[in-house]
Amino acid sequence: MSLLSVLSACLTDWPSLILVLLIIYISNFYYKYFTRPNPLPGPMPIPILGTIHIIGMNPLTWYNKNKGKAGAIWEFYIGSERHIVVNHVKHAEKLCKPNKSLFKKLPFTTFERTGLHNGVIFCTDYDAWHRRRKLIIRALMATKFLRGIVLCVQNQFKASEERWSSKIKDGIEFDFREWIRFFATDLHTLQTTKQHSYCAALFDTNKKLVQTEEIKKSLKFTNGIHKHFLSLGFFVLVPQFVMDYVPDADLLDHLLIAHTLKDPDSENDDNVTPITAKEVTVITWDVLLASTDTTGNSLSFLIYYIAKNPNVLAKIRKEINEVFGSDPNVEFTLEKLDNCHYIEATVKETLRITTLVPYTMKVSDGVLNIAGYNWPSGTTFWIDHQTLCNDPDYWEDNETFNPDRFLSKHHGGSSELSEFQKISYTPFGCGLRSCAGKLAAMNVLKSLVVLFYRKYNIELKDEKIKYYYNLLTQVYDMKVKISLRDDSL
Ligand code: HEM
Repeated sequence: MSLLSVLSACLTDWPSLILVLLIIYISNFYYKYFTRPNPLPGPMPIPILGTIHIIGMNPLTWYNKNKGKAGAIWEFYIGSERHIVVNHVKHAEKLCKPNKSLFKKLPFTTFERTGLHNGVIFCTDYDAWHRRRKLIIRALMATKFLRGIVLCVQNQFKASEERWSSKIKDGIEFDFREWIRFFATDLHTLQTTKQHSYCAALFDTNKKLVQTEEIKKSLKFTNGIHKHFLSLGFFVLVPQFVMDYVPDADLLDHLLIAHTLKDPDSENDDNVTPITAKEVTVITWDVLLASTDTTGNSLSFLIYYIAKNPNVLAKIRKEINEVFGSDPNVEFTLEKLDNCHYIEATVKETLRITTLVPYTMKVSDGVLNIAGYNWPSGTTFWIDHQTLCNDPDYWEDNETFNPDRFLSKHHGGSSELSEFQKISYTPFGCGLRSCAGKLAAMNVLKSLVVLFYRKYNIELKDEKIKYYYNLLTQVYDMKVKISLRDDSL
């Protein structure tokens, strides 16, 4: 009897259909409870699909509905692949420590077919990753790079202000999330490759700017980055201008001269392989990919929480006045920005209350004891950063937006973070693969808070912020009205 005839018999014959459903149910039960050690709470998997039909792309949705049942550790299945979700600091602590045996973050090697493993984010070879990561950390954490990025934010912002100037008197309404998406692409493209992408100019002028081939490619590029998070097929959109570009900028300079005689930091180790052109391209792409949407979505949440908390806005403006004085156009430096402790605390609180990357994954190499179970080598763990950063047992009034919790008593805040808070505060990930651009991101966000609030009011047009999840927490349709401040600093 063929499969087709069984299926058609099932559709016409109810007892057969019920029998088939019963067999599927029993086999699922067997599959889940008798073929795997340590069964954990979680939706019931079915063969081939696993639990993807129940949790979809976002484990957080299932978890939020089943908090009571799921507890501190639960599981779901992608096909027959078992995934363990850890959302309590007691269990996550071990996973969050820098540990070579937790270097791998994906249970599959799909990216090797795309060439993306030649960069940092999707690299699956420890030695290659270690060498590249050292290089980009050296570039992204360098004071020269950070100083440059603070100035670059101001120059880009000034260009937008000039384009707004004729209409700002009556206030300008626009979709803030779209604006910052384009602004962030301009900023990070310029800072990484010294190449202008003109995306914010297009947005500010309602696409009335003459669109050269270069600008069209830029637009395609920024949309490509965004689409990457919507589908993993983004790599077809890698623009020629990034691939073809002859680099002469900070990050690229750094990568290109690394391990050559021109490298001032070279360890003169003959055994270190020089970086290849392919690696330079993929690392550049990695940095653009990792920086644009993350910064853009964070700023959107930041603007939202500040608008919802006028007391926070008042303290931000007080700090701006104290640190920068009353001139709303004065240029500032990285060193001045370092004195903005309250603004820094506001950025940190925003990233705590809504973590931009709610989950990161780690695949174990070797047996690992977590939550009292010995997990075999190759187990995939998901660290639930959103829950860790909002656990009411560790974060008092966890749902209240309160930057003071990140401000030491010395700077007028409430207290120092506890050891558990320090471990569970992981918006930039944790362990070996944590964010390489954390300092750059913090400085971009702090600079933009200063630039906006020293001179402008930002009014939200909608009561609530709209967002969805796909690897990143993505804000959409965020209408705001920007107008000049009527009170002087
Ligand atoms: C608020 C903004 C940002 C957030 C919330 C953020 C968050 C994260 C997180 C959670 C990870 C770890 C991913 C994982 O373990 O799978 C990560 C990795 C990374 N981030 Fe960021 N990021 C931000 C901005 C940036 C910026 C501005 C840059 C570069 C200029 C950057 C560069 C990177 C790179 C290169 C990695 C890969 C590190 C590795 O695999 O070794 N990020 N980021």
